Amino acid sequence: MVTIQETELKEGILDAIQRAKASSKPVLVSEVQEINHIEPLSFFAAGHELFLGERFFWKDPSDETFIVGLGICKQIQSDQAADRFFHVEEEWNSFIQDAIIYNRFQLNGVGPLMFGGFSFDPIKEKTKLWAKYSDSLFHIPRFMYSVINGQAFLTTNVVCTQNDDLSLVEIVRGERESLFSLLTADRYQENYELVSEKEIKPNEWKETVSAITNELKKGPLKKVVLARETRLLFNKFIQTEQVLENLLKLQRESFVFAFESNGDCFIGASPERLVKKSGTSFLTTCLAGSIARGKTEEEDQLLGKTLLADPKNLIEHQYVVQMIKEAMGTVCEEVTLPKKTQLLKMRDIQHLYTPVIGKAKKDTSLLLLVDRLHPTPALGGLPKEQAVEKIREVEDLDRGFYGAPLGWVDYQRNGEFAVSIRSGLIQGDEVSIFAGCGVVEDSNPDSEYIETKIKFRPMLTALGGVKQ
Ligand SMILES: C=C(O[C@H]1C=CC=C(C(=O)O)[C@@H]1O)C(=O)O
Ligand SMILES: [Mg+2]
Repeated sequence: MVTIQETELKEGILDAIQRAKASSKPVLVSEVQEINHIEPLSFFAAGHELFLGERFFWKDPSDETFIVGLGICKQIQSDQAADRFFHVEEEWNSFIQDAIIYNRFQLNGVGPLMFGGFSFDPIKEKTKLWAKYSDSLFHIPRFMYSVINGQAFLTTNVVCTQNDDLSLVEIVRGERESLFSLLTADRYQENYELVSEKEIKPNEWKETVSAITNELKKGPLKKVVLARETRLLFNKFIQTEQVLENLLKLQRESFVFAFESNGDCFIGASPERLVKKSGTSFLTTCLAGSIARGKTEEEDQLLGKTLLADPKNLIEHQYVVQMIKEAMGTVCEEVTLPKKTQLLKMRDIQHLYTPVIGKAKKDTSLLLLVDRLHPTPALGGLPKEQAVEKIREVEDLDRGFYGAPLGWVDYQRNGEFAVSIRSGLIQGDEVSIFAGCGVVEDSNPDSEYIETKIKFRPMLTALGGVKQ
């Protein structure tokens, strides 16, 4: 049973309507309550009937933070390329500046929060694949369920305008009651099957990899990440809940996310943190260089050792470390990273891994660091600008939100962004999945092709396309 006590909502809405009348501007009321624990996926699924197409789901690798949003009380979106991170931040700051917030809990990830992300490259020509996602797109949910270190909270957000009246209170309460009454409903069944799987121009892709390796030998480019797409067709519409359940079960060490927009759903399980901000602490990750998992413990360890000593993968990784260290240096007083490269093992793949922490300077922000970092050479290349231009020119793919920052910022300006790899775009009974790899001078097109095949596996398995 979920019990929600009588709340401050009414008082807040009354106040906000008055303020909206005085300023002729909408005013946000946000109220946080501690509630009994609900399974995050059940909350997401309960929103199927009332909020389909307006939901998001987020889990971090340590299971410290689950955030599920239902409904949209405000959207921040733009297709403008110039200063896009700055503009989103400005709009967010101005929106929450006048908000009326009832929150007794000093925790990140509760209270008003925007969830969303950015496209990989807003200058690249958009195809109809990503027509449902603006280049910058964030949702402030109506209802948000957060589990922070095991403690559960419900945030209710209401935007009041000068034309609203107190009937809004009953509308919101009614919605909340309906939502909670759906929590126990049967949610879904596994009843769809993969009908066809089409890799998009694999041979042309290998040729591009080969052409790029030749170009890298001449300089000044050192690394370019090239990605490709596989398009899947199913016999029925995909149930996002089912895919999420599989990702949560199979990719425990990853960020697991889903972000619905206008009927499509961008979903995935990424092992890669772009950046987390908590107070003055910044945490980011260098993740690049890959090898398969072994079938036995022995083989797995051997593969790990091979990866840690492989010159091609170490260079691929080192470019990322070099760039991230530099970017962190511009916004942090101190930057700390381990001397030795580590291994990060996921279910289907293992990577070279270097975590980087820093103490934020004053006058900096999460989105400022996102701007400095994106794309790191794990998704773009080195040097950054030239690599992105090269990708724009040679890659036969609209990456959309793939490989880009996806995450959240709360009203205290804390938050976290993942790099949205190992992901796919669900469109009814069709899904596009994406995978890329870091091409350096010594890359071999066939090996890179196999690496992308491995990187498709997490999504393919979660979609039921690979038998476990
Ligand atoms: C671009 C992807 O992975 C990046 C992250 C880790 C390892 C990578 C690599 O070894 O090539 C890639 O840079 C992807 O999964 O689509
Ligand atoms: Mg690689």
